[in-house]
Amino acid sequence: MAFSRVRHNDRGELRVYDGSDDLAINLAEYIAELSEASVRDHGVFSVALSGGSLISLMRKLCEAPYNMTVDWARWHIFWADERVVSKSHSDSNYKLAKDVLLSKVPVVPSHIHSINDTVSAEEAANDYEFVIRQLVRTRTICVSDIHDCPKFDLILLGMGSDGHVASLFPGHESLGESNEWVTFLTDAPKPPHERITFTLPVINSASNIAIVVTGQNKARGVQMVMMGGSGTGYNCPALPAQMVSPTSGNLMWFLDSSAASKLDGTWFSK
Ligand SMILES: O=C1O[C@H](COP(=O)(O)O)[C@@H](O)[C@H](O)[C@H]1O
Repeated sequence: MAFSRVRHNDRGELRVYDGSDDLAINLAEYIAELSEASVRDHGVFSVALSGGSLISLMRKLCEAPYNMTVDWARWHIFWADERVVSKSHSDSNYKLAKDVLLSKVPVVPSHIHSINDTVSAEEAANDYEFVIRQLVRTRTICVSDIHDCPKFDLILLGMGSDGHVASLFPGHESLGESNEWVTFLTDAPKPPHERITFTLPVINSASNIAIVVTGQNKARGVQMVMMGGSGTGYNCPALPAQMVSPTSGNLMWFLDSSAASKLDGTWFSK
């Protein structure tokens, strides 16, 4: 059996795996299937990565069969969030993805759309939005049917123990940003404090969103998201992860059993 427990509800489809290897195998299969379907449909797979634990959980993509069967040349790679540090810094989400994944598969270097690491957070966010706008104009990235937002084929998110996704933190004013596609922070509660991030309208316009969460320290956050508890924000009652709600796409949660440990058996049988 691919996963030990599954449930569909208004928060999407939730898959719980016994161990990190099981999760990684199934995450690779899910991504490979979406890549194939997107390339068949419009010739490109536009995928936005996050940082953190997600990246090592994508490790199976570098192995057989995916290293050979995935159409890597059609991938266009973006970041849902990035820390404003040099690309060689150990805090860089780009560096993490490059070291663990992108250096091991035949992606086209010009299809790796990393942020400008030589400018301020504000300029980096503006530059990144400009790059994305050009790629929407040429339809390398699809466009939402509902408004003018980019419609990435897949946005991959992790979730912090505080419920943050990308660099959207509980109670932060960036959660309310509805005009920009990419915004910046200089006061992120988790260091490094300077970051850029996709805004919620962009995340929620994606065709597919996967939130990948592992570890006991995330169990309380997962419970709050799934069972509807409110966040710690002073002007925003919901945890950022609860605000991920695709307008017309699909939302999938990949959890390990530790992260799901506060969701009891009855919750899955509802
Ligand atoms: O700071 C960040 O944290 C989140 C969660 O990271 P994790 O290691 O707890 O999984 C990550 O998704 C985000 O991209 C990153 O910038």
